[in-house]
Amino acid sequence: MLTVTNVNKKFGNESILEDIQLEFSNGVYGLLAPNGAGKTTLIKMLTTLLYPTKGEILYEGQNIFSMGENYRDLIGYLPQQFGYYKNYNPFQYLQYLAALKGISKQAANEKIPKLLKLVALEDAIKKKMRKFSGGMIQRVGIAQAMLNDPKILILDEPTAGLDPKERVRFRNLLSELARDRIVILSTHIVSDVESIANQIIMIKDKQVLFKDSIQIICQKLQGKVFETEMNFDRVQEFRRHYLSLSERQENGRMMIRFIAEEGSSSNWKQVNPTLEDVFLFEYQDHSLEQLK
Ligand SMILES: Nc1ncnc2c1ncn2[C@@H]1O[C@H](COP(=O)(O)OP(=O)(O)OP(=O)(O)O)[C@@H](O)[C@H]1O
Repeated sequence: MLTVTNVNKKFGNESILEDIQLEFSNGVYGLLAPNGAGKTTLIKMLTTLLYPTKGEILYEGQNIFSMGENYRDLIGYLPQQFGYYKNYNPFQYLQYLAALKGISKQAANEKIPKLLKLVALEDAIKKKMRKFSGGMIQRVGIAQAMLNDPKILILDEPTAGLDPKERVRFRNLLSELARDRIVILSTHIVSDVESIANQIIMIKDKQVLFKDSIQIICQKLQGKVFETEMNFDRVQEFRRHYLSLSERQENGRMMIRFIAEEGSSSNWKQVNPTLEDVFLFEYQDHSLEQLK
């Protein structure tokens, strides 16, 4: 179990995160917030790259900063951007990283083919990485984060640059890995975490807004999400009164999904809220605060 207690982080006088309380056990956690909300800052503290200004982070009851190397042996980390050598093939690259991590050559040579198989790159073992797609590179990134068989796998915006098919493959891989470890995945893309995260953590105004299952988070908007259609000339006026979540044209009319406190018109259809709805609602402009 990894626990974050009363953690604050300031850069100079600027406060970035305040009073963060979190608990992680095995499973996938989606850290979901817009860019700049502090996801990377939190992740860097969880990986001991940054110290909290206040508070503590414990793994199985021990402070992760005093555990030092012992803690780093337990974590696998895929940063937002990771450096790789284009002229290396993935086998050579992982051998090199394994050496840096102090893994013996023999252990590495046994482990690497298994890892490359796990991330479905067994056919590309001998290919130079310069020929890899973005998705293949990300999978090498996961393989490197898994070299030490980590108990905590932390991935910062790992799906950037992946095509839809690669995203699906990636999600399936993470669910598999999360069976016996903590997987923390940071993203600002709702669909990346929607289908795999056991829990979603949302950060807003420097604090943890939600840490719950998608089902529970969506209950927040239960009874408040509607769909309706109207002529185009009415849309602008409508948007002044209601928060529009999505709009699409259909047969010359505008179909709108929106939020209202209660249904007030017979041609409004109430629909089940999704995580995307909650995300849009929570991170909207503050002009519609009165709806909360
Ligand atoms: N070393 C630093 N010194 C000063 N300010 C920083 C530093 N690192 C991050 N910040 C600021 O902290 C805030 C949160 O940044 P952070 O990178 O954690 O956000 P994020 O949610 O991960 O977004 P992104 O996905 O764009 O990185 C930003 O306002 C950023 O400018």
